[in-house]
Amino acid sequence: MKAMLALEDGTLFTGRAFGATGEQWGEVVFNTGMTGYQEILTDPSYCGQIVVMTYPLIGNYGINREDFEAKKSFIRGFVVKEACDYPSNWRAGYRIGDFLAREGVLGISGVDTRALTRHLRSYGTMRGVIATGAVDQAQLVEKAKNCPHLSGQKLVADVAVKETYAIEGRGPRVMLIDLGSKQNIIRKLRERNCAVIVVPPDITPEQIAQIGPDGVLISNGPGDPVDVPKTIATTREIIGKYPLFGICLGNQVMALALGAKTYKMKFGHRGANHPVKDLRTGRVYITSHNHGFSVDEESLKGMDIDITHINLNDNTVEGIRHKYLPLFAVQYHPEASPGPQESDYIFDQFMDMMRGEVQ
Ligand SMILES: NC(=O)CC[C@H](N)C(=O)O
Repeated sequence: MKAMLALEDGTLFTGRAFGATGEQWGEVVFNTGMTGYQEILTDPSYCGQIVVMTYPLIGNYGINREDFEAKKSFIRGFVVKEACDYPSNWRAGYRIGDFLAREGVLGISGVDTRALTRHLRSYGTMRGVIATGAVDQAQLVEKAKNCPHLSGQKLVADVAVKETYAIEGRGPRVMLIDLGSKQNIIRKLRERNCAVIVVPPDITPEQIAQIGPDGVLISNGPGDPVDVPKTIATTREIIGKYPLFGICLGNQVMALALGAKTYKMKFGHRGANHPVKDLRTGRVYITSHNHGFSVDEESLKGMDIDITHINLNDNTVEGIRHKYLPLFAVQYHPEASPGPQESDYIFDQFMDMMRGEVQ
């Protein structure tokens, strides 16, 4: 079946449907990972977005039963050059097209993803609509022009837990403020024997005090960070009271709680091959990214905050740390392993911080 992607600036791409059928709108973004499509499809931070993969063959190792980042996919659409129908891997449970159909995600293959990515890179992230079957092109462009922007949508509420739940462990008790957390964050804490108390985004400082965790981790999540004012207000209240660690959206929330600013990037960072430099050690790590917003470096000036990490592609802020309070955060994903486990040390730093060994 034919499928079409229309961008808000009137650009059209045609291809074939390979997942669910129908119509869906979202913000069109590109990801440069050569692998990791299963994690991308199930990362709740992509809620509200249509993802274009730059790597030309997607689905070749299938979908397995172990690597899900969430119980379901929140992605709005998936755009590839070639979708592989015959996966080959000992862990492959099912085909990518079947997975998309089951999850109700529209997939479109046969698209010139290089041209599409170059377009988004030149003109920036845009809204778009995917439709399968016979479509009216002019109408589709109209819909892309009129669909909501990512900012202003309450996407975190769609993906975060509504009720608190706890996972036992004999180590430190970590409260995870869930804005749409990837499962791997929980796995990394459990590997370190942490007890994890997963709480909704609207948790209050009083409720946190009742639970009395050893540390608080603010998770990744979808949308514009300014769209979670309650979590920002709660974070502001607990700064200095508990060791605090933020990942991605959690990093942005932390920066906003401290009084800094965030801004929308032209086309963001999405991929598993971003070089990030730890300014304290001078070491460079290849890291996994998924963000369209960034902490404004200028707005950190004069604050008791050190920039600990930068992205070597564009020098944007990738990590912050308070000069004397137990608080740090990273913009990239230390829980993901785009190869070796080298960003694991970030979780070890959080463990040290909870033990009172602030470096
Ligand atoms: N992975 C994330 O947490 C993404 C954070 C935020 N939604 C952004 O796009 O910048």
